[in-house]
Amino acid sequence: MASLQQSPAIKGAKVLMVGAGGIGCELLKTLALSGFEDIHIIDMDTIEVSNLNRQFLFRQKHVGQSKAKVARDAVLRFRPHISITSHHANVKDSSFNVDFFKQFNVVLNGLDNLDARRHVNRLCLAAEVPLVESGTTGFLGQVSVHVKGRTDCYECNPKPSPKTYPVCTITSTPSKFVHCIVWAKELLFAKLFGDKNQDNDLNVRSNDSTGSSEQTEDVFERKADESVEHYGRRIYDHVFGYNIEQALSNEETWKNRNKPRPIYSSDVISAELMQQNGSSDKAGSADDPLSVSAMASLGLKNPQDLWSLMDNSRVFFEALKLFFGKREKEIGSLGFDKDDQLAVEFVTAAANIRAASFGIPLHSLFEAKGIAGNIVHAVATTNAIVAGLIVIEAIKVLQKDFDSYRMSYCLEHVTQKMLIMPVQPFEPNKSCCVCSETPLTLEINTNHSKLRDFVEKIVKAKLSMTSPLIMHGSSLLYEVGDDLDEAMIANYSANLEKVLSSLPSPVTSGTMLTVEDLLQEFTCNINIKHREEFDEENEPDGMVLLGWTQVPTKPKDDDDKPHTGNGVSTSKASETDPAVAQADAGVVKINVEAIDASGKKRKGPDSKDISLDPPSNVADEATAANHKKVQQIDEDEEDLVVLDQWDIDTNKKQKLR
Ligand SMILES: Nc1ncnc2c1ncn2[C@@H]1O[C@H](COP(=O)(O)OP(=O)(O)OP(=O)(O)O)[C@@H](O)[C@H]1O
Ligand SMILES: [Zn+2]
Repeated sequence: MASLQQSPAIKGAKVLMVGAGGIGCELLKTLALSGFEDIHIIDMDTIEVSNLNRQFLFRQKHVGQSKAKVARDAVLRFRPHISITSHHANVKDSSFNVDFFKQFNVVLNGLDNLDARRHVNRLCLAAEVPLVESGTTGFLGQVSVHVKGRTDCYECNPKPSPKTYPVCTITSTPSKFVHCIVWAKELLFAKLFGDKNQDNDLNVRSNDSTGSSEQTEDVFERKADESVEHYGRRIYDHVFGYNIEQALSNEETWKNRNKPRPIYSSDVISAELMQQNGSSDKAGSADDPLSVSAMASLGLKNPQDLWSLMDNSRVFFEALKLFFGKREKEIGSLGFDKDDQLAVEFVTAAANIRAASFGIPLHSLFEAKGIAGNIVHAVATTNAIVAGLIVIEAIKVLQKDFDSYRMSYCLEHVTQKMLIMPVQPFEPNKSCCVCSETPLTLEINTNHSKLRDFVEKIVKAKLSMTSPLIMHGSSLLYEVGDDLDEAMIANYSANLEKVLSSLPSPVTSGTMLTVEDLLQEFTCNINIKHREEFDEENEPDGMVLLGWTQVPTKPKDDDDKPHTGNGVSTSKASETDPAVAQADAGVVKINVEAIDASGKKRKGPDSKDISLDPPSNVADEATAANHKKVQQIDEDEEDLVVLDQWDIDTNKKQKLR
């Protein structure tokens, strides 16, 4: 270590660290102890109590303060002579432009989301600064090196997108608790407390009331003089009773499945008990909405307890009452948040009642929260190992030791006695639209889709552009920026609402659009190909971007099996997270058996004979890197240590250029 610390390549290096969370804290400490003397840190967050168990540079007294600044101060206490500059800011801010990036010798990411990772990747490419990328989830971790022209860029290989379930599994045939959670969170919770105009696949009509006009009424509309108790009972009976009866009437569906049982509130909870349900003064104050709790109101203490159907029903009614009583102002704009106690309680209760109906085992609030919030608990040791690997790669980059660059996976496989597996970096993907100039193709109905759909679903959601500019030849169709005058803003807003073929410069089959992000210095050409129809279930965006490095949607073989898709959509309910976790984590699924089968044993960090193909998915994002996301590994895949598909059949060796 002593000799390393003296190395001019290290002493003289100027490094940028992005993210001062779980990996970042370990990384900053390791950089400082390894002899780095000029470090910049960017992090946009402030410290939360939940960070303290693993982000060891932070203490209770720092809660609420900038992570970047506190991390800096903590390390300067034991390395006072070095220079650490903190930036409490979003790395996507325009001040962190290409010129800013150019001052660094290497950039090190300790991020937790795909969007920011892509952004940094593009700036590193534009500034020609090497990037060391990382991610962890639980015991799994990954570090990769990206050097323009020598290795792949961060976006050369597909990233897994959040898992989605077919809508029919969520709305009609759940078979796992996670299906009930997705239903409770994305359909019921969203319908009751979220934006009323959002698409929702819940059946909100009832035809068992009086006249035909009732059939068109939305059951979820609360009548002017209706008490919350009455409203709650109506909703309960509709979603757990009536809708289940409706589903049962379709005999075909249940031929090979266990039939669900309708549950009505009067069967579970008496009118008398309903009256006594909860004591609102114990529920917490409306001044602190996130602390309001139905459990407190009902005297339920242990979040690890398994509630009975009656308890779940009591929590359901009490939570509904508290939302309308203490948090009424938020209704209409609420989204599920794992840190919102009342939301977690409501979703747990609703998911459990639905699970009871379908004969699925019930879960405690603690477990339900983990599933709903995609929580895989962070392992501090994994973060420390990954931070060490980042520094090792950074040093090789600074010493221009190209042949030694390694992409490393941190694995947990006791029987194989493997902890860290290095593989050679991958070559640049010649058809990567980020680091090569290969155009993409977009299949889209140019007579139906509006420019707004293109901007939201492609430019922002897929290409992760922050400040896009869209051109057709020399005609500017859309642009974002602070320096636009009113006429331009009005013009672009009008364009957004036009279908592509009706734009001032019509976009039709054969058109080549140029999409550019000035901040990222990233330009992409997109060939437009008109297509009349799209499959609602498999192509929910109503458009398909070809050539984009995203994991393709797996064929649907079983309603019960989660499969990857192209993201959340109105026709697919996204799994609340299992997949995101992996994505956020930036970790890859590895088939350890496959390594042995090919006779390639790991010899150590210098081993050059491990030659697996690039994982088709260096996961990342969703990322929540350091602590979180539920990872679902099928029981029959116990031997796989993975985070995503890695095509082990194609065992070609990837070489550095
Ligand atoms: N666009 C961004 N700009 C700057 N910092 C970012 C950006 N996106 C993410 N980060 C930072 O990356 C860090 C990732 O750390 P980590 O995964 O440990 O997350 P966390 O928020 O600290 O923990 P958790 O989500 O588990 O509570 C966070 O501190 C976060 O603020
Ligand atoms: Zn690339």
